[in-house]
Amino acid sequence: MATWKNLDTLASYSKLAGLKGHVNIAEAMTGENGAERVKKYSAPMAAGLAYNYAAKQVDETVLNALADLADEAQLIDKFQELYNGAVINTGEKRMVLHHLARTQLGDAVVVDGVDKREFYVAQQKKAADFANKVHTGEITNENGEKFTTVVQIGIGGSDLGPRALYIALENWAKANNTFKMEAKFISNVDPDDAAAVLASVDLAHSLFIVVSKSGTTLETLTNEAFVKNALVKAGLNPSKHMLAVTSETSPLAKSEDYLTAIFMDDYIGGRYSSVSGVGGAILSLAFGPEVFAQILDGAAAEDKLATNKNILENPDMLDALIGVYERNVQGYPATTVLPYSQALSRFPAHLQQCDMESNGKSVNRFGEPVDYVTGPVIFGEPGTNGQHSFYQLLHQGTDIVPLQFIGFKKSQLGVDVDIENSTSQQKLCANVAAQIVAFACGKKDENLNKNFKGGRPSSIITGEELTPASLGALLAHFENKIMFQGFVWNLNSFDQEGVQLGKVLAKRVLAHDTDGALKVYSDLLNI
Ligand SMILES: O=P(O)(O)OC[C@H]1O[C@H](O)[C@H](O)[C@@H](O)[C@@H]1O
Repeated sequence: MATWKNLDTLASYSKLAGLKGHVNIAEAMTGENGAERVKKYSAPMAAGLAYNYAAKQVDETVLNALADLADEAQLIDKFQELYNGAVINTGEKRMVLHHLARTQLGDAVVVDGVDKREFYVAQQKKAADFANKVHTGEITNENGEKFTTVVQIGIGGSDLGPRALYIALENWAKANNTFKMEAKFISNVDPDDAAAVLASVDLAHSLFIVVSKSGTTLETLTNEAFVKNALVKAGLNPSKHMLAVTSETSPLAKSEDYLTAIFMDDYIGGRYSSVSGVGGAILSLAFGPEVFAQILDGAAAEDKLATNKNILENPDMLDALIGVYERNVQGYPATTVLPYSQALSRFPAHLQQCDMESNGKSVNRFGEPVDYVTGPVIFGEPGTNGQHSFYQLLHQGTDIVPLQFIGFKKSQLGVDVDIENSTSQQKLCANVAAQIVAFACGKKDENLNKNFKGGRPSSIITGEELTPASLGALLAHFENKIMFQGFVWNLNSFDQEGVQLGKVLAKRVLAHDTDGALKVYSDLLNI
């Protein structure tokens, strides 16, 4: 059994803390040394991806210190315990089993006589069979016509991951003839969200997936009622247009009002649930079950790499440890994710939840306060758009923000134009290469307003093309990175008590049970 200790009690952390400012990245990345680093500091990932950390503030000394930290914090032992069914989620006394939904790792985890891996696989098969029947026309609307659109109703983990993955593969599926149905998403309780989506679809040919693990989320239940109301008004029977993805114990599971119900359970956290029916139903309907299976295969292959004790051969753990060095030793407050891929436009939003809901904590897994900083602020936008927005602060602001670039050699649609001797794809890739060097090396200018100090660390994940398998690997990489960081910080990364208070107060506002500032704000907003 691994022992769980606070980061600041580890001898390897004291050693690491002594390495503040150890590498001058501007110097390290200049000239031939820089070229050597780019070749050397690269770790293969699954599905043809690679994690390149040449422009991070590391050298052999820092990497050795990180390796010692990985050993002392028993990161791999903890990962093994996690996927073998230990109660890692101490806050809610639950296991954490999202890896079992996609991988061959680990022993059988049996709960109440049910093998959890078999349960997840069976639910994936249920989603796949349902999707196939919709595609072949075995399941149709009341008039025997095929459904053409699928709309997911969910929020948080029941929205962000699936939405990011759908957007990531929409063009790929079109270019590879696997596009089956258009998908849309309703998440916000703002009535304009549901109304606008409903106005954009042909209701009679639309399927709606109500996705809520708990089956109690206010926004999702409200939007479900909103949609039902619209279906009834259009003379349609909601139960012929809706299915549910939920846990077996949730109120939704008991309803007869759905075409089918696909189940998940409490051992897969919402923000890690894209690989369950939460992502599986909509992605199988939109692109076909085979595409969803390829996402799972990519994730599984990345998970396998994450079991390697050697940090140089474990890109997920290495990325996590470098992040800890940047956060706790270098003192950087944020991390930005910058995919140079329009298809990944919602990927940073998904990672925001994954990372900040997991590691935005001030007490350790035993409920005791920690004396060191934990999860950074995460934000991001696709490049090159971000360059014309917030890169000013990244280049010349007073905070140093570590950057995580993602870039692919090929576009998904392959439609391109050559202008002034380069294609748009080449322009995109040229920009990411330029940015890495600009951030690292800077540029001296006597006019301080035009001076770039450099010294701003970045990494890049590169690949041939964004495909279902490479997307799965990317997803698993960040999930595993966040998990390893939670282990290092001795946090429980798998509950989210910090989202409760606002929900409770909102209920009081709606019940007109307010006083003080809450009452004045309620009046201000005319509730
Ligand atoms: O799937 P649900 O039970 O509806 O939960 C949806 C979301 O809401 C909660 O407030 C949590 O913050 C998220 O982690 C969760 O993903």
